[in-house]
Amino acid sequence: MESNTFIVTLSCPDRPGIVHAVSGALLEAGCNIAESRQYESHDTGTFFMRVTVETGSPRGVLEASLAPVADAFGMKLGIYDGGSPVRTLIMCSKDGRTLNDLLFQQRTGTLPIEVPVIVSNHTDLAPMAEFYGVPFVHLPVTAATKADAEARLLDLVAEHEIELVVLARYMQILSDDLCRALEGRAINIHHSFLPSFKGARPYHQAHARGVKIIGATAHYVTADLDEGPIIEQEVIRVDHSKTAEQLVQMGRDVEGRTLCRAVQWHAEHRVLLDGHRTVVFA
Ligand SMILES: Nc1nc2c(c(=O)[nH]1)N[C@@H](CN(C=O)c1ccc(C(=O)N[C@@H](CCC(=O)O)C(=O)O)cc1)CN2
Repeated sequence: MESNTFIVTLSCPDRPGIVHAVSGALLEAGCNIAESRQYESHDTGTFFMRVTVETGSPRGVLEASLAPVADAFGMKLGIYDGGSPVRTLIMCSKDGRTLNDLLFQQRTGTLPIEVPVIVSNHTDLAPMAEFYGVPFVHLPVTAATKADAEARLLDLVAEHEIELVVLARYMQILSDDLCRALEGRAINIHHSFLPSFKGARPYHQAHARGVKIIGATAHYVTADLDEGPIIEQEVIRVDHSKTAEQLVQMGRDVEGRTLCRAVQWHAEHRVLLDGHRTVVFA
C-alpha cells in the first residue's frame, strides 16, 4: 500500500486537550506520528505544534479528520505534502554569494526547494543563473520604474506558482503593497546581527563602531525595513585588525549559512509565526 508523508502545523489559543484531540484525529485518519514538536507561548497564550505523519490514507482523509478539531479549537491549520520541494523565486542584485549557496544546496539536494526563475535589478549575476540552468529576469528599479518592476515580479510569482520569495542580498526596498502581497512568504538576509546596524551598509557601520562580533540575520520581509520576524541568526568574532572590506568578505560565509538554514526550515514548514516573532521547530 502506498505510504504518504504529510507535515501538519497548527497554532491556536492554548488550553488542555489540544494534543489529545490532534493525535486522536491523526489515529482516526490511519496516521503514524513520525515526529512531533509543540510549544506554548506564555507571552501570547498561543499553542504551536508541528507533526510529521506517515499514512496509507490520501490527503483528503487527513483533512476531513482534522477539520472538526481545527474548528473546535480555533486553529490555524496547515497540511503539507512531505518531501515536495517549495517553488522559490530568488531576488538578487550584485553580490552573488548567497545566491550561489542557495542554488548549490538546491542542486545537491540539501535544500528542499525548486527555483524556476531568478530576478535581479542588475545583470551581474546572469552568468551564475545560466551556470545553474535557471531562467534570469532583469527588472531594473528606479523611482520611475519601481511600480512596473514590482507588478512584473507579482506576475512572475503567479506565472510560476511561487510559494516563497527569497531576497538574496537584493538591495532595493520593497513597497508596502508588495510586502502585503508576499506576507509570510518572503525571506530576506540582512548582513548584520539585528537589531544592530540596519540599512544598506551594515559592515561599514560595524567597522566604524569597532564591534568584536559581526553576523547575519534571516527574517521575513515586512514594510518596516529590517524589522521583520527573525527566523535565524549567526555571528562570528572579529578584531581591530579587520578593515570594513574584510568584514564584508568574512560576513559572506555567515550570510550564506544563515540564509540557507532559514530557507530550509521554512521549506520544511518548521517556522510558525507568533505575533512579531517566530517559533522554529528546527
Ligand atoms: N520592505 C522591505 N524591503 C526590503 C527589506 C526589508 O526588510 N523590507 N530588506 C532589504 C535588504 N536590505 C537589508 O537587508 C536593504 C537593502 C537596501 C537598502 C537600501 O537602503 N537601499 C537603497 C538603494 C541601495 C542601492 O541601490 O544599492 C534604497 O533602496 O534607497 C537597505 C536595506 C531588501 N528589501
